[in-house]
Amino acid sequence: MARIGIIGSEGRMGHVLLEAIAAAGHECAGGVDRGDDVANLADASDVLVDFSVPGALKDNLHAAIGAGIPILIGTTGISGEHHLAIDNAARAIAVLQTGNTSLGVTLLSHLVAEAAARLGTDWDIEIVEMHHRNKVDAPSGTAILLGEAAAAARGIDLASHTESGRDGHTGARKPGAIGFAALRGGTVAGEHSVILAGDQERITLSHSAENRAIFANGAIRGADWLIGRDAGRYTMQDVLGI
Ligand SMILES: NC(=O)C1=CN([C@@H]2O[C@H](COP(=O)(O)OP(=O)(O)OC[C@H]3O[C@@H](n4cnc5c(N)ncnc54)[C@H](OP(=O)(O)O)[C@@H]3O)[C@@H](O)[C@H]2O)C=CC1
Ligand SMILES: O=C(O)C1=N[C@H](C(=O)O)C[C@H](O)C1
Repeated sequence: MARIGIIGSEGRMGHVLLEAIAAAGHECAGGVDRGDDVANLADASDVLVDFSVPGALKDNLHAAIGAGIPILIGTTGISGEHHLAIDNAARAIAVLQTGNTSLGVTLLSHLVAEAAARLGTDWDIEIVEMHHRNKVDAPSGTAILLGEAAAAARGIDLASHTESGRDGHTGARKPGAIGFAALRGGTVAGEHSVILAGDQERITLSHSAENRAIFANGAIRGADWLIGRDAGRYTMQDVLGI
């Protein structure tokens, strides 16, 4: 049984995570939200799970390092600076950062890499996602994760090949670009499609999240796996062995 501390405990994910922790036979060590002391929570926990906001990331890493415990970061909308902070923290503790903790998306990212590697660069890659009306970041962390998988498989840098937010007279699509489109509305838990568009044919690889429990269950599996790990930066692929 692990003592899991929840960062962002009053949020949509925090509530689902709390239920899933009990169902999995673990213990919730407590929760923090805006203005709470994460260092105290870290001292009472075996592992921290963060579904909150990017602005809290550095304090969360600092608290995990201070307590000498691992942390799973599920918060999305994070920047290059945040990734550097994660890399630095991973020298001291085990850190797992992912835009999507679900088993399905972890497998999907493999399928996307496989397709992108096998098909020539004349196959255009477009990533479409839809989420609930309250989501604040775009493209989603999952869309970026899938874009990274495709870019890595093609041996290119994602940032310099991204096309997003097309509007107006955009000109033709750049060869080799990876495109992103984000839709928002209703209560959608998470829909992602990676479209590989060739001449006169298309492949679409998709994942549908029917509820947030899939993220919570994956996060608990990841958090449990992190306990006792050596310092380093890990992914859900490491956890699931796929
Ligand atoms: N990786 C994955 O698989 C998934 C990732 N996510 C990501 O998780 C994050 C949270 O999503 P969701 O639960 O829907 O969002 P919510 O807005 O519902 O919850 C965020 C919570 O974080 C709290 N919070 C704000 N500031 C801080 C702070 N400084 N320290 C600690 N907590 C704080 C908020 O409190 P307050 O309201 O008081 O500001 C709120 O309770 C998002 O980035 C989302 O994209 C979501 C699902 C799956
Ligand atoms: O904010 C959400 O809800 C979700 N966020 C993650 C993302 O940005 O990809 C994961 C999931 O799609 C739900």
